[in-house]
Amino acid sequence: MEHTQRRLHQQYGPLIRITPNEVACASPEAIKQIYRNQGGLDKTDFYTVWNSQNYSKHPDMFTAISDKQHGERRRIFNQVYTLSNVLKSEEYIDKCSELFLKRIAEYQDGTKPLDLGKWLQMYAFDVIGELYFGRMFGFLETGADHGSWIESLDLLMPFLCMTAVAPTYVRSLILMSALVVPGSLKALKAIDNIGVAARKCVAERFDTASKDEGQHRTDIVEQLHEIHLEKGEKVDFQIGDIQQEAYVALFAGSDTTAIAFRSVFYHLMRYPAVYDQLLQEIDTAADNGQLSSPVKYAEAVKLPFLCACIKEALRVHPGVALTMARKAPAEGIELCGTYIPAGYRVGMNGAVIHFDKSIFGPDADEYRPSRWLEGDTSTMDKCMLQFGAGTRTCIGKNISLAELHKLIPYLLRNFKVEMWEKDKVWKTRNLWFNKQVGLEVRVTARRSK
Ligand code: HEM
Repeated sequence: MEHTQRRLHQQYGPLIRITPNEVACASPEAIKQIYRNQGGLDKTDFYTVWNSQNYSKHPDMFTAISDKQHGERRRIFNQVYTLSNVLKSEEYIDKCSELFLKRIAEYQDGTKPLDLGKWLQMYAFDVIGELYFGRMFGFLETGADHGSWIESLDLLMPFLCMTAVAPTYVRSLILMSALVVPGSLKALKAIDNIGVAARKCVAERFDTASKDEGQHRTDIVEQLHEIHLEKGEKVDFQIGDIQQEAYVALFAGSDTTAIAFRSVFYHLMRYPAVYDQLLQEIDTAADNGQLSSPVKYAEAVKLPFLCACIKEALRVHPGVALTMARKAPAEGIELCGTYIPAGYRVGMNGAVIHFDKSIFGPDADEYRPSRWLEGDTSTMDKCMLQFGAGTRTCIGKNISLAELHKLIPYLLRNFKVEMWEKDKVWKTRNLWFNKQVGLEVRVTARRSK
């Protein structure tokens, strides 16, 4: 999809009509018009299909349509997702990282490939477990798909994405068809599986908290619970709202982060000179006593080439790779000199904007991390949509950024990672989340831990 959209923009210019009532825009200047920092445009009903769980009478942050309502709700718990707050739980991310390394060490005799893509998703899930519920779910411990959650996400994404991009009037037909089409029925069951899991995880968390008399960790569910106790009545933040946050985390917190990890490792393996340069930076820092084991976030962000490799991987392969649609406001909106009347949908796709040569340079199609180290990069930064933009920027980005910056140098310091089949190209499937398959690797120990 993203390849087609890039080609169409090349052929027809920065504005293309992708459905009878939706216009995709590829002009970087339009980012601040569509994704405003204040008074944002409302989302479209593309989003409503992604949460049908009825946890709360309020929508979750991702599916909330009205920007005003979204702002009011997000203010209630935004603080929980700040970087400084996420980093208060850094030691628990480390616990997951240590277990992750221990588990992949089991593959270092080189007799069988390690499905790094799958293990990274299991890692991302267990980090969500630690951060939200004070314990890993057990993906890394068992090396298996706990509760079939990964399988469930893989089943539900095609169904929900197809429903979300379908015209509004066709949706009920798609939903009804699920009763007779076996694949769709499986998808509905998969949605239910994640929905039930979120309720269960929160209930179990409360159960543990009631037994351990205040000795429990202040994980995210605990913090949300405190918000409920302190001002739940005043702002109407109830247990259902906590379950809803847990649901979004299970839904949005593992696939996206794993996609980002896969992109970093895939590109490093395909560009050995970049891999070597990064390794040199990591080893020098470690040899100079500037890297702990596991690596601290504050240490990782002082490694410029590491940060550049991560950013470049998110540029060439953003996790969300469809147009993030918004409603044109009542007064209409002028984009690229064309007036778009109210009622139309307008949006941009990170996987299009990130390849704009006027912003990222003539070699924008290439993976080249050092572009982020050459002079003033503020214009490029403003055109990065990997976490969305404006009032609806990703609430979980600090969780993912902490995972990425911490795990990558820790892993590379300890293991050499190579493609199992040299030059094998990954396969990607763009269903809103642009997930990759085929990241089988050989790992070899670099040093004893
Ligand atoms: C590398 C990892 C991630 C990527 C690439 C990513 C990407 C995005 C993008 C592009 C958006 C904007 C969507 C739009 O405007 O239509 C978004 C929003 C959102 N993401 Fe993420 N995300 C990541 C991780 C997470 C995590 C870990 C969580 C939760 C634990 C999360 C929860 C959300 C929520 C709730 C929203 C809606 C925010 C709002 O409108 O206030 N994401 N994400």
